[in-house]
Amino acid sequence: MTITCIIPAYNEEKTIGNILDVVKEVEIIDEIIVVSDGSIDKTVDVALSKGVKVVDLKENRGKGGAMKAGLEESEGEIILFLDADLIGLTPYHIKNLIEPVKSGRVPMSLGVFTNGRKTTDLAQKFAPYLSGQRAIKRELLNSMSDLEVSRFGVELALTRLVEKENINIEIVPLPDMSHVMKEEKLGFVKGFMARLKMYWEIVNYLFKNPS
Ligand SMILES: O=c1ccn([C@@H]2O[C@H](COP(=O)(O)OP(=O)(O)O)[C@@H](O)[C@H]2O)c(=O)[nH]1
Ligand SMILES: O=C(O)[C@@H](COP(=O)(O)O)O[C@H]1O[C@H](CO)[C@@H](O)[C@H](O)[C@H]1O
Repeated sequence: MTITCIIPAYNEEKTIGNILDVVKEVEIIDEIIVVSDGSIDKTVDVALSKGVKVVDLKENRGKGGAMKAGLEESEGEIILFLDADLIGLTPYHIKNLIEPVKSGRVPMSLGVFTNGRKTTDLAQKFAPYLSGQRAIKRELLNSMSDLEVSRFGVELALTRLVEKENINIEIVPLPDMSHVMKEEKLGFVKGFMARLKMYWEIVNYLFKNPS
């Protein structure tokens, strides 16, 4: 089965290069797509310099919109989604995320940070279904109608799909991994505002899609 790695990225010039270096080491990945979601920094330049496919959205569509734009440009039968701000990503993590789907055991895997940083470990312990690290069979994504409008609700949209269709998923521990938190990227005040906006987008998705 062919595999595409899609990385939605909004102003991630500091971390995207390192993520791409790691993803490129994994031979079983056939195609790598970075979707710059209206970034105003050097995300696009850095991604292009790594020789991967880049979708350069001129306006911010939110995370779900960026994922959908990547899907539309992709060819893989399995889609691996990774966030662009991961810390400690290795080929080992990536292969472990892909394996349950590639082997045909389940149509979706879900990566959860363990043994990384206390704050990010704790967040994923309480809400593992918000993780941005997943491998998914393409046909499942094709059946979703609300990917592009979900913004940060996208992980809930995927979780809803799992529940609705009674899909088996496999949780994959991602040891020693973390991500750069919003407050670290943007400073405390702007980061906290971005966090509130993210929570609002998640709650908004829930309001519009009561179970
Ligand atoms: O409008 C947005 C917001 C975020 N992202 C990307 O989605 C991923 C997860 O977002 P973020 O890092 O803000 O969330 P966190 O990992 O901090 O929860 C990252 O690769 C972001 O660059 C995006 O493509 N569009
Ligand atoms: O872990 C969390 O609480 C949030 C917020 O992380 P930050 O510490 O604000 O960077 O991150 C997750 O949730 C987002 C919304 O579902 C996902 O898009 C991210 O991929 C995920 O890391």
